[in-house]
Amino acid sequence: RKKIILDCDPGHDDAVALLLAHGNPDIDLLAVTTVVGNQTLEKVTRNALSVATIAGITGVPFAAGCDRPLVRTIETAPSIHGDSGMDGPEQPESAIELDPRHAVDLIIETVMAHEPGTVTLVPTAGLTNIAMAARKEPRIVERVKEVVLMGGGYHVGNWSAVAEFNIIIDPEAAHIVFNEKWPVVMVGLDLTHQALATDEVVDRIAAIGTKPAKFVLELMEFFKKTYKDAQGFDFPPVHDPCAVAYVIDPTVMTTRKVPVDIELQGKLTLGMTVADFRAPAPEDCHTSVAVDLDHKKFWDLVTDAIVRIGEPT
Ligand SMILES: Nc1ccc([C@@H]2N[C@H](CO)[C@@H](O)[C@H]2O)cc1
Ligand SMILES: [Ca+2]
Repeated sequence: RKKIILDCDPGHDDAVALLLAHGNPDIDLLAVTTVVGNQTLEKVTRNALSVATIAGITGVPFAAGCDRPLVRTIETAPSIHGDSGMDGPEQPESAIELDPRHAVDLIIETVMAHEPGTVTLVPTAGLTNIAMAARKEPRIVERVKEVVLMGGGYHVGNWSAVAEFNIIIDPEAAHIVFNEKWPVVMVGLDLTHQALATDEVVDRIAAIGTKPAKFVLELMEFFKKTYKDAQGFDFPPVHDPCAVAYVIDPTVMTTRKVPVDIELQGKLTLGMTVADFRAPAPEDCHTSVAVDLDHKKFWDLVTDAIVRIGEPT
């Protein structure tokens, strides 16, 4: 099984990523950590515990992390995720206790407790926790198997003309993560904008008929409306589970090795993930970007995971 740590900011699509990680039998979910992003740390952490309650996730430590970016001020995304960060479904009160450790410490301790090269970090939010972990314990960089993150875009932006939300809300953190020598697979908007929750997908999820399935439907209903109003999409792109899907089955998408660096100075380009396709990637290139999604295979994984979760409550 593939061991992962999911660092997230639920978030409608983070919630689906968490369900996929929990429901898929090939994933060993070692820990879930939260970070400020779509909403404040308090809100996204409450949302993560709500998803855990609905999905029946037990025996997995959940820890809260950084409540603001390394340098800049907080920027949340209520226009997409609402005031709670996960508007739409009724939210259950969660009985699950937060792990007392800071997310950065939980990440470090988890990576150091497992064999080198066996733990994959799956950030689906701003990279503040990941950057802090690499600075506090540099040994995790060579020990982590790879970082498979939802973020960036080599030709697409959504929070500016050229920058994606998870990167631009903490570009200094992203610069750290992309420049450490661990393998980074960037599952960016070029890929995730192919992961549309179409009517056919929604019908498949509705047919499952369980409470977790209903929860996902209510998430998608809200997400569809805000994506239509805010970005003019007919169907919402469900970004974050794409990163988890890659860890489960890398053939679910194509990837390309290419040098990527983060713009920190540009007036118009701050937070841009600049991919240099001009020449063949150098041998020691440690970054790659996701290009084409196998839409059917992806949604098969997501619906299968929801079916496997069954009716926990
Ligand atoms: N407009 C918009 C802003 C932020 C997000 C969140 N950031 C990433 C996509 O940019 C995902 O992780 C998602 O949770 C999605 C849409
Ligand atoms: Ca997210």
